[in-house]
Amino acid sequence: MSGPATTPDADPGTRVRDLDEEALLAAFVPLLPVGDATLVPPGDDAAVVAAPDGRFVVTTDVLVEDRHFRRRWSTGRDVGRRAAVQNLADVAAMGARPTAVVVALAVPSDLPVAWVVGLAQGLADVCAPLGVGVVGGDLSGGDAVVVSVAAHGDLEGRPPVRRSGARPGDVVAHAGRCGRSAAGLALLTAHDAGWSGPGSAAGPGADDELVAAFLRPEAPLGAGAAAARAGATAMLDVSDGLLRDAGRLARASGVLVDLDAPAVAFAAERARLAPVAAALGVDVDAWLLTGGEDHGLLATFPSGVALPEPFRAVGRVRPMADASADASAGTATGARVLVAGSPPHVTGTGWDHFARGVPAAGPSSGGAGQPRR
Ligand SMILES: Nc1ncnc2c1ncn2[C@@H]1O[C@H](COP(=O)(O)OP(=O)(O)O)[C@@H](O)[C@H]1O
Ligand SMILES: Cc1ncc(C[n+]2csc(CCOP(=O)(O)OP(=O)(O)O)c2C)c(N)n1
Ligand SMILES: [Mg+2]
Repeated sequence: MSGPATTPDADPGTRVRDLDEEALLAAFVPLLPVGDATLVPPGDDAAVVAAPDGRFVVTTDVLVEDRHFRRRWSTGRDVGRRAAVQNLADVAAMGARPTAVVVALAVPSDLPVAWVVGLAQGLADVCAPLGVGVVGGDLSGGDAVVVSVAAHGDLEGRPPVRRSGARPGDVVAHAGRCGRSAAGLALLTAHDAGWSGPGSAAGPGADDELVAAFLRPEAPLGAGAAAARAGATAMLDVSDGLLRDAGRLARASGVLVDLDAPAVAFAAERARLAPVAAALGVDVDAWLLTGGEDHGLLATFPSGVALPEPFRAVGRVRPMADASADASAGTATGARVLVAGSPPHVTGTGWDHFARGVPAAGPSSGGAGQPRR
């Protein structure tokens, strides 16, 4: 690295405003993984990435400070990991192999340079092992940290797996975590509000594991392509909660999704979360059914197909004709999704950035993290 009188490595107090743009880029761009498909890496006006299939999958998601993360909870590295996972999960959900991401960043001038360097490390933590390149981005000043990622993927000759292909009789399967991120968020929110709860209820350090699941979600990013190879008929990643996202799949496919009861579909996860939910006074099934941001994959497969690891059957696709009058009269997402054959009985329907009046998470609340506005 050349240029700055104070290098970020030498002085952890260095702020973004202490560097010029070139020096800031020089502090973190060398940490970014090149990626297997990268033909022209960062440094030019745009990168060039191979698209062996001749088509490419592209998606973007933005993370906004105090909406998706708080700096008092998350390090830069946590946010980098989360930004990568959230975007690569969308690529995986199309049945594609992720190839490259670009990252646009708005940062306040008093942000420590070390936070930005951490962000690059977090992106690298997730992307490098998958051969995914971080091939470029953009920098701007801003009043809050905003991290906008666009991710690309290769379909390797397969058709994309869309939300619309589920057919009655298909098995509904899930891969990855469920409810943990919501539990971690509820714990952080409760601790912020002065709650000093029984980490004891679930064993020492147990809370840490759940908080980590919120701060650094781990998604089954290779399972999307595996599902496609196995013949998945529809798929999406669960970012806004199982009910809400299953509802999107069901609506796109013109079917009903009938999920097994959480105690059956997510028995181990539920047993893990139940004591923590009880300590916080929340409904554990609300975490499982409406908690978002675990970025598991929800897919449908023709019955009889051997489910690829780590998918587990969690329900059945049924024809719309099976909808009871009760279900048809349900909410936007609820109408399409049953739990053990009946309309779900949990508070909240999953995350919506613009919804109002949904209960807040934490002690004595049934919701899964939706703020009251
Ligand atoms: N600002 C936007 N402009 C165009 N399309 C958008 C915009 N925001 C979201 N979409 C599209 O709407 C669909 C649903 O978005 P979203 O709920 O964010 O999906 P996901 O949960 O997979 O990130 C996606 O196909 C997305 O590309
Ligand atoms: C400070 C904070 N409050 C609340 C949440 C919970 N939360 C924020 S966005 C979201 C849903 C997923 O994000 P979204 O932007 O909808 O992602 P997408 O569905 O587009 O992938 C959840 C559960 C959080 N992550 N951080
Ligand atoms: Mg999105």
